[in-house]
Amino acid sequence: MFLLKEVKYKNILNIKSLNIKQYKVTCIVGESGSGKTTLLRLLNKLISCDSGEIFYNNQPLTDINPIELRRNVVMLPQVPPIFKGSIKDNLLIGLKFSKKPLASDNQLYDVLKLVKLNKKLNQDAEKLSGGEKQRVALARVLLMKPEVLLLDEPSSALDEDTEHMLIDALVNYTKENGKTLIMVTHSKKVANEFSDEIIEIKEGMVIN
Ligand SMILES: Nc1ncnc2c1ncn2[C@@H]1O[C@H](COP(=O)(O)OP(=O)(O)OP(=O)(O)O)[C@@H](O)[C@H]1O
Repeated sequence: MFLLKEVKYKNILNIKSLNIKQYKVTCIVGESGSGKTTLLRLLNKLISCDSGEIFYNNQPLTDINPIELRRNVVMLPQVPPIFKGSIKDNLLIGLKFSKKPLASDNQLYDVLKLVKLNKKLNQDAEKLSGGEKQRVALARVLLMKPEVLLLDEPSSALDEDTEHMLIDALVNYTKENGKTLIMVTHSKKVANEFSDEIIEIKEGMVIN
């Protein structure tokens, strides 16, 4: 689905060749500062490589309009934004921005269930804990129903049990709905248990 050839970005990433497969769960692991987030940002065209080529479904990213790409490839940043207002406002904002049909309250509760968040839609989103905000933001991304989910440490603020439940649910969602999940994780345990493929990055290079 994504193919990278001789990709260089500043002195941060230097990837000779990388193939990220469709319908699979791929975990990106590596030390802090090794370039994991930078790789996700390249895939979403938030930044462009200085040399080399990246293909999405055999099409060079340089030929794809970034707005169009981000309808299909959605990234959840490490510290996702939470906006003033209720959980419902925060869930719907992505759909509103991208002019997609809004979801019903029942659908919103379903997605909250998926991300293991037992809260009412009218609750103030800004009063949630860090881990709860992270899951509201994840639910917002899931509602967009993208083909590819790029998640940057989606469970970094969660305890181990909640993390396990959440990743398990995400992986099931990915498989059942024919999605592709590409996820940065600090947890070797999560990577080993849930991924089909593991990309290990060290000092900007893929080492496995
Ligand atoms: N726009 C930028 N300009 C210059 N340096 C940058 C830029 N973005 C990131 N870096 C640097 O590139 C390196 C890789 O950053 P990146 O955020 O990709 O690492 P990471 O592996 O995701 O780290 P972490 O696990 O701590 O989130 C770091 O040394 C960072 O300081």
